[in-house]
Amino acid sequence: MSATSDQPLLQAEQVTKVYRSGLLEQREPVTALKQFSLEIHAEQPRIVALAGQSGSGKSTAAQIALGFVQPTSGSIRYRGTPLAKLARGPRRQFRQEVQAVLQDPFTAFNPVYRVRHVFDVVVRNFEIAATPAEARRAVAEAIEFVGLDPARVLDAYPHQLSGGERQRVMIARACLLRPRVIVADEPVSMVDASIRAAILEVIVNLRKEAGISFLYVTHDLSTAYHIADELLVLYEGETVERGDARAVIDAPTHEYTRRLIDAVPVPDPDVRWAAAVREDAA
Ligand SMILES: Nc1ncnc2c1ncn2[C@@H]1O[C@H](COP(=O)(O)OP(=O)(O)OP(=O)(O)O)[C@@H](O)[C@H]1O
Repeated sequence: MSATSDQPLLQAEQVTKVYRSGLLEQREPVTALKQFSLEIHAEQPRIVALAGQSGSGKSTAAQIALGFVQPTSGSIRYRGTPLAKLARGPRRQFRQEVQAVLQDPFTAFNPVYRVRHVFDVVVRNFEIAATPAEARRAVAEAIEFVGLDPARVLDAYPHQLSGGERQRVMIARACLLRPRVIVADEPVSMVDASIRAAILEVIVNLRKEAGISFLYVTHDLSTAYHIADELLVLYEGETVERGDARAVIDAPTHEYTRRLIDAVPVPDPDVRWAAAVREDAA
């Protein structure tokens, strides 16, 4: 099928992933993801949360959407073409339009280089700007957008930034590529509550102002409630629930979703969590 503009930007169709052990291992195959489907359309930017407990298959779905892991069956299509069949040009476009922001940003940095290096690599490898001055301006704008000071951040070494600042740098790096989708795998699980709110706000603003969609992987339903448009709940690799994020959390139909909601801590155990969050958000 040829790629046309009315095709979804990114589409997972009945994706199943079975991890088999290597020749020397004697483990049973693990079905990490079962018949997983999802569509993200360029003209309708959305934050899609993928929630579930540890081992439910969230990261596998994210890695498959990024083309890092091959599905056992089913397919991932980018603008209508299966990833495996993308020619060189469209593959490059996919690499630019679909970006990753992962859980532990420290591993994405080379500790020997200043943070500037992360951006230099992007500017060198992709056509970000026509002139070096324009590129510098684009880098500064991206860093300012995530609420950081470009002068300080660019000259710092990765260890001189906090975890939350490193995470925001990685979001700025992704933004510099003008992506249409960012796959964010537990982007706030390693930062404290106040920084978490700031990063989630950046995500919401990027959806609103830059039209970037997010596949937001989380084990934390309260953040999904606050920022997601759509919520998919995974249980043992299966999508047990999907729909409008707030509607799903307010009225879960699956027992597992109810258990996930009950697992979210609330200051007063007599107050139902979803009601508490609603009051919070009002
Ligand atoms: N490379 C791999 N080889 C073998 N099994 C794997 C591999 N990656 C994941 N798995 C298994 O697949 C299942 C789903 O894992 P996955 O990492 O996708 O879940 P998750 O929901 O993201 O979990 P977490 O929140 O702990 O990251 C687990 O049982 C896991 O052990």
